[in-house]
Amino acid sequence: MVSRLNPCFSAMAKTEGSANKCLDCELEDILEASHDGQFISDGEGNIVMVNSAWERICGIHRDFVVGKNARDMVAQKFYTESSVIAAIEARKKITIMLEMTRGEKIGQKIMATAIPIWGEDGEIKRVVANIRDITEILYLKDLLEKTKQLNEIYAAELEQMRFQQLTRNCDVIARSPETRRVLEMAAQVAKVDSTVLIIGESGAGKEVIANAIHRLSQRNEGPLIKINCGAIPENLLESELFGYDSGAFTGARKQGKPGMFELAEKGTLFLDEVGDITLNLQVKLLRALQDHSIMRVGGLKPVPVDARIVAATNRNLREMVSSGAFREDLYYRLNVVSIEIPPLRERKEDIPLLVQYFLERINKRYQFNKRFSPAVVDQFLSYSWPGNIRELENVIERMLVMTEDEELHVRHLPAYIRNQALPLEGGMVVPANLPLHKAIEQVEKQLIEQALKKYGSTRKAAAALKLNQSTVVRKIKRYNIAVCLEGDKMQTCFEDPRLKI
Ligand SMILES: Nc1ncnc2c1ncn2[C@@H]1O[C@H](COP(=O)(O)OP(=O)(O)OP(=O)(O)O)[C@@H](O)[C@H]1O
Repeated sequence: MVSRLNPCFSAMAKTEGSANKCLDCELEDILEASHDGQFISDGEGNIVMVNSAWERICGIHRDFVVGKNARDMVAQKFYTESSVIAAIEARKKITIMLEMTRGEKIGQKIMATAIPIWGEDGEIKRVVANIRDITEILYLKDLLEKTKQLNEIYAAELEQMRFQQLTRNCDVIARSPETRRVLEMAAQVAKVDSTVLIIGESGAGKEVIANAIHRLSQRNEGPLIKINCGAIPENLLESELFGYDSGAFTGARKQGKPGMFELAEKGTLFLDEVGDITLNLQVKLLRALQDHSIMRVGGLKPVPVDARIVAATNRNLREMVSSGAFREDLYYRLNVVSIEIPPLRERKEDIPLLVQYFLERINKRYQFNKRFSPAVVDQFLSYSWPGNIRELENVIERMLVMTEDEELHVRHLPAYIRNQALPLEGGMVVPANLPLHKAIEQVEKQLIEQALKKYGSTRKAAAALKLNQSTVVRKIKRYNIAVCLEGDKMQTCFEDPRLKI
């Protein structure tokens, strides 16, 4: 071990007292034993000592470096950078990454930390650098990164498979993140018995989600009973929901009749259009939800019921609560978990898959083999579907049934979809099937009309549109925008012959 010690470093020890000598020898041994490379220079960067680990990591023998200046090593392109020189220049501890660019360890990546040691005069006396081979760490980091990426791919595939399983079990098309979120929530809430309120526009798929909740729940062996509360008159709805006992009213069956709550025993009761229930019946519904028991019409004792309640509405129940049309306590009872289904126009990513789904279903039903041209799907994508998925389904069925051709084109679409206007921001619209240059002209015309209306003069309108006034005047003529003065406010008035610009 001693024979490998740096003679210069040992020489340092000889200049001090003998006690110090022992200490220095020990220090040399300690540095030599270090697994990290150690490198010591004076305040100028002249190399005083390196240990065996340094030799191993850099692939350079100590006899070659000791006595050289760290700057020379960089100048002679042994490595890309010197931490020692960086620390001397910055006058502080520096950590850098460098690469061996010469010798047997060429390409080796090294992390080096150099720490200045200060003398009493405030100058740097020594610099101690610690180096570590990080090629392996970088390799492992790279491997970890790749493993992470692979994990993400597997997780996404797993999620996809789980989702496919979910959608297959529930007959739900869910491609958009919005619908996926809805289905995820349905799957989550299906695990427990909480009351669920599904909110969404008509035809958006509330019943489909209620079905999914039932199918994915523990109660799926039990019945799923559906009742449209908006479609049944109040006096009938009560007996439909709660049943009646014998002799409850004239025309009632002798033996009485169980209501939907009882029929849904051990299953799910889906109360569609729950916002249409009258205040009087809301009280009875609330009691049934709170007590888990119902009172049949004409009945004398409560009947315990075990049904999971899923309610749905396309009305704004919160507003109805504010206006007194819906009981607040019932609202909170129903709204333990709410699932909001966005309208189809806000999740258009679902449209192509829904089109495919309905196409296959209807083709199968009628033994057709029809298909849509891609332009038809584009039109479906740009339409706003106020009737949501139900409207889409109906349009597809009508087109398939009413057309003889195997391939359906834009001309087979209903006129209101074919000639739809594309709504733009600021209340502007352009017909969807215009060539682009014509659509641009229409937008320009509408912008000029809006500016004229707003600012009341061609000068101010031109300033707002960042155009010359003469350009605005030219475009007014080109687009035949009629402008007149009403009071002192300029108006665009299309029929008015008094054209003032
Ligand atoms: N995600 C979906 N995947 C496949 N079909 C769907 C989906 N959502 C809705 N549908 C279909 O759209 C039609 C309307 O759906 P649903 O009856 O569930 O709407 P709703 O919101 O309950 O309507 P309403 O408010 O009028 O009762 C149904 O034929 C249903 O099968």
